[in-house]
Amino acid sequence: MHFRAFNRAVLKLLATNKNGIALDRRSMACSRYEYVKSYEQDDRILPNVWIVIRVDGKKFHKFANVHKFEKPNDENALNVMNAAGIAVMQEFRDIVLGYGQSDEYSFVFRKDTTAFKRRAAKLLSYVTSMFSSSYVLSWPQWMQQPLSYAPCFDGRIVLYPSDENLRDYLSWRQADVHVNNLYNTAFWKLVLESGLTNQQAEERLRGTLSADKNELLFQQFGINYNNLPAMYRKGTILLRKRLLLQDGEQEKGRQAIVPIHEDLIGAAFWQKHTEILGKYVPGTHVPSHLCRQLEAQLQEKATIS
Ligand SMILES: Nc1nc2c(ncn2[C@@H]2O[C@H](COP(=O)(O)OP(=O)(O)OP(=O)(O)O)[C@@H](O)[C@H]2O)c(=O)[nH]1
Ligand SMILES: [Mg+2]
Ligand SMILES: [Mg+2]
Repeated sequence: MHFRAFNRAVLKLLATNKNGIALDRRSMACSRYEYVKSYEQDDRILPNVWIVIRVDGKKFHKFANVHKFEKPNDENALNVMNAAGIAVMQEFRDIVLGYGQSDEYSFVFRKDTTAFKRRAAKLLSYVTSMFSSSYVLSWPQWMQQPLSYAPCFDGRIVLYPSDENLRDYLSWRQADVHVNNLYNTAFWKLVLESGLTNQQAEERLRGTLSADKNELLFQQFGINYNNLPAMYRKGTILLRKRLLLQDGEQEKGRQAIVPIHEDLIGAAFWQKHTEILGKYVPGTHVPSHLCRQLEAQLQEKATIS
């Protein structure tokens, strides 16, 4: 027998199951190799917990330098982050709140979400990759300088069983932006305006309390810290709101993802935005004058020319 024909015959023999029924090669591969699927782990997240996904830029210290971000805050770069955060919330409808500051964004999924059967790897990888690709897509809308290299973000999932835990998590992130921003504002004023070296500025600020740094900013630079832009001091909270827009004589309702820069540590925020924790109060909406302001803010720079 010719060698090739012999080979075919052997393969046919091997591809015949116990009952002598010929199997095609694909199903043979399935039966033989399928067991490897059982090595995959069931990573479904337990029910009835808040799912928080946080993404954070990889080595953004370097990324910010290479792309000449303004110090300590680059408004446009923060808006690229916000645009990416909004894109993630547009894609994943079960996210009830986003919170961004510096090079990080947190996303809170509804407690009862069934998105992707609550599979952790699916949720985490979709959110992280959607955030990264949206960051790159949004970049030219806000930044003059082209991207020098592809930024990437890590992602983690943290589960919080109670509303109090969730609020504490978000308070922790907002307290972090406050501490960092106050320090960085004072540090860069000392370096860029008083001509101190980085080391001298560090020494000047070592051991100082918040009140000392506020005082330094006021006395030496005439800055009232509380008057700095709220986005720098509080970060950005993304919420889903029903906007009431004036259309001629009529008011029209429309769902939108709205960036706000409020304090979320105090109880007032949670009383005002009751829908986040699932206690929706009818009539919670953004008044139309504020809508137009928010829309204008969003669209001002976001339109592609
Ligand atoms: N100049 C400037 N830098 C920023 C701004 N936002 C973020 N950064 C930089 O991004 C860094 C973010 O901090 P981290 O996430 O802790 O550090 P990282 O360098 O990204 O390192 P890894 O996250 O561990 O990979 C800050 O320390 C800043 O250097 C900004 O608006 N302006
Ligand atoms: Mg980082
Ligand atoms: Mg960070």
